[in-house]
Amino acid sequence: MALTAVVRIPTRALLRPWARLRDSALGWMEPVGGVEVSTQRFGSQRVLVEPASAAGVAVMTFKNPPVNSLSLELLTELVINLEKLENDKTFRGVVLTSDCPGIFSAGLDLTEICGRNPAHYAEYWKAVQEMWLRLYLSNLMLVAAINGACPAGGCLMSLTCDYRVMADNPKYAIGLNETLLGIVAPFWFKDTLVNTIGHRASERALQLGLLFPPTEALQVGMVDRLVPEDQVQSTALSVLAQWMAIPDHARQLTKNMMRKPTADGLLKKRDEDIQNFVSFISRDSIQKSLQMYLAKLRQKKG
Ligand SMILES: CCCC/C=C/CC(=O)SCCNC(=O)CCNC(=O)[C@H](O)C(C)(C)COP(=O)(O)OP(=O)(O)OC[C@H]1O[C@@H](n2cnc3c(N)ncnc32)[C@H](O)[C@@H]1OP(=O)(O)O
Repeated sequence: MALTAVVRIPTRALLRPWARLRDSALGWMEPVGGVEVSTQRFGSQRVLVEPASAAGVAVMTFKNPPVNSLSLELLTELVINLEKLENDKTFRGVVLTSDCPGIFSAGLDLTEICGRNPAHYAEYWKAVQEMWLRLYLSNLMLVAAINGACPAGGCLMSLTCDYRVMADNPKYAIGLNETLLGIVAPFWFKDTLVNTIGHRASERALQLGLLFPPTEALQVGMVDRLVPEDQVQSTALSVLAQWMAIPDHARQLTKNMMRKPTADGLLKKRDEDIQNFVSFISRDSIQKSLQMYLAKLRQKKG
């Protein structure tokens, strides 16, 4: 694979991110009418992909400052880059990490779900679903190197991975805190958590919107290992090296057997889930809650 090649994305695709997904299936690196995006790395503006020194492993780094919120653009780039890694059979494992100091991801971009119109909410939610489905069902081994705060959608993204290494820094926390924003984690967020930490712990964590500091996250099983901050990525890579010893076909079939029933829950009613999201998020009371939450975040500095 040409890791240093100039990647060209068709201009229309930059204007309409979902066109890029369609284009990706057809071979989106066509040069006609394109613009140059990156000269040094495989990847894109907000998602860098670099091969690790170990063969077959890549590091995918999210770079959407200030907080790696999951904007429509970031979600789109994530899915495209994951698809490229999956199509390139030289890669078997990927470490997911962040370029934003102290933050893995702040979760869904609140500006995408606040003050927009129903068509935008529908488009955005489809992108969130796509991110989850692609990561959750990926044939690749995915290890999250959680090097910072990891609330809500950030936590969901890490829960799609096969293993989570977190920085042992009590300033960081991880969890599905939706109820604190006055919103409800959808059933597939809930299912992903239940599959990781069990029903009782999920019931409590989801109702209270718990954000677990690293030690508690390890105890409850939300993360698999804590290491000093400067060892998060190297530990994730050594975990991948162990997983690489397992024959791919057997591991992949096993992963699919474990996860497909959960993914099918969403696949069977994607459109209904989008409708539910749009009508829920469009309610005045929900929009008010989100606006208040955003205002509080913004006031923190002032
Ligand atoms: C059926 C409905 C289901 C919908 C499901 C939703 C799931 C979600 O993911 S909702 C999003 C939940 N996310 C959060 O609650 C996290 C909120 N953010 C934080 O707690 C903190 O920002 C942080 C711990 C991640 C980082 O703290 P830090 O002190 O370093 O930075 P801040 O000063 O707070 O933020 C900087 C900047 O970024 C803006 N921002 C933060 N989070 C988000 C976000 N999720 N979306 C959009 N923007 C965000 C924040 O307002 C600041 O902006 P300004 O610089 O303009 O003030």
